[in-house]
Amino acid sequence: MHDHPALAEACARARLVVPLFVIDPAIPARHRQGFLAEALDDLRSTLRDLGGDLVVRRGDPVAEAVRLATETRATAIWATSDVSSYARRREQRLEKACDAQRLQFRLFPGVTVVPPGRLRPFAGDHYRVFTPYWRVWSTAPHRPVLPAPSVVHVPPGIDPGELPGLERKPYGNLRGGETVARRRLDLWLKLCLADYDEGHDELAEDGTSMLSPYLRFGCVSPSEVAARAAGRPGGEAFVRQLCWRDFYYQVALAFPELPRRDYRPRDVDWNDDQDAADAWREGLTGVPIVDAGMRQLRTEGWMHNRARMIVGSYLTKRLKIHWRVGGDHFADLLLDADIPNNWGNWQWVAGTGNDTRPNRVLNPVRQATRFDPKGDYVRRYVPELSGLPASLVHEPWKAPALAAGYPAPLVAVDNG
Ligand SMILES: Cc1cc2nc3c(=O)[nH]c(=O)nc-3n(C[C@H](O)[C@H](O)[C@H](O)COP(=O)(O)OP(=O)(O)OC[C@H]3O[C@@H](n4cnc5c(N)ncnc54)[C@H](O)[C@@H]3O)c2cc1C
Repeated sequence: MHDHPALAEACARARLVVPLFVIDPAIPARHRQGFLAEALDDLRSTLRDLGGDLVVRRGDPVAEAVRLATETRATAIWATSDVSSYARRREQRLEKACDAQRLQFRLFPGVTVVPPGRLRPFAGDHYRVFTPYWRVWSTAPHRPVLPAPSVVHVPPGIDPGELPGLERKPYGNLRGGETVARRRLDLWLKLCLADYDEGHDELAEDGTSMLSPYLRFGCVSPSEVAARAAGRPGGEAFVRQLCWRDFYYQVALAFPELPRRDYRPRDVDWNDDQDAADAWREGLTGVPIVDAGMRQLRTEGWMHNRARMIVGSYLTKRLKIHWRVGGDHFADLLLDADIPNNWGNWQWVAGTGNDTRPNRVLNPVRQATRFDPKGDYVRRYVPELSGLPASLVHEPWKAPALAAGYPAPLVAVDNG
């Protein structure tokens, strides 16, 4: 509702507006089903409070949108533009269908702070390296943040359609929806942002915003988050992370094969070891910091960024398992999984993407000692190790008698 350019403009320009969400069976919600259902439920009640409604349909979004437009005698379809190859094909099909029906079609920005493709280097269609992108991004004009509409008039007699079921197995601690998202944003800015620069890499602390699933589903606008954080203590470091998000969107727009093909081709002899891949997915590699991250993902649908880097580096650089195996697993379980950020980060970690140091390998023991110095993060997710002191919890192979039931490492990990 807040800072939604397509909706804001529609409400300002048209007497009647039909807010529509199409549940597309071609995009499996996977573990995100419940979060999406909560977000839609919240959106519908907010719209109803303003006199409107959320119309929900199931099927091909193009066919459903055009059918509803015909039914309601709409004159235009306005939507928010996205970058994945699927989204872009959908937009092209919608534009064609609108032409055929003599409906006006317009796309609006909103999924990123700066529209993907707006900033270009002198040579090339997109930025390949983050730092120059950050430099131009932070001085580029950002569009103004828009208020939520104060009233929404929907034509009478439309079947609102059924929301997806809210019944679901408990999955993680985050509830979906704009109301929860805005409360989280307010609290985060007030209580935590100032410590972000210092604490965001500490694995055992809640030192990051956990706004990623809300950004993923459009429950908060990245422009609003950036505008409200800018200029406050801790704001610059945090806004820089939002710029990473924009960065990968412009990479995905320019390189639609990001989920499938090396961005920077590298001759890696990938290992097809299914058992090792399973052990990684299950959090049973015998490397505590890796297993803690993988178990956090499985139980919470979210993982700390530092842990994502460690488990990603371990999978691709030590087990030599293809980044697609990791990305698929994340795409299945993460509440925040989206195409640009998931695949862009996986390729970064694997050295096939935008990292300027593609050969870097993170040592999991060194990372653990640095970012989980007391071992609290490991103990939280790996109960088999709860009795180990900080000096041993990251290297239980040094005291096997104290780590009963915990596997030996799949591959040797030294502390060097
Ligand atoms: C292998 C791997 C896979 C990842 N997959 C995803 C994914 O599918 N979806 C996703 O949103 N993020 C992904 N990330 C990036 C990052 O881990 C998450 O965005 C972050 O952990 C979300 O937590 P937060 O909201 O508390 O972040 P905060 O630290 O509070 O940062 C604020 C926001 O900045 C953005 N951000 C932060 N770090 C990054 C980053 N490295 N790249 C892009 N945007 C970033 C996110 O939108 C985040 O919500 C991945 C990282 C790695 C290493």
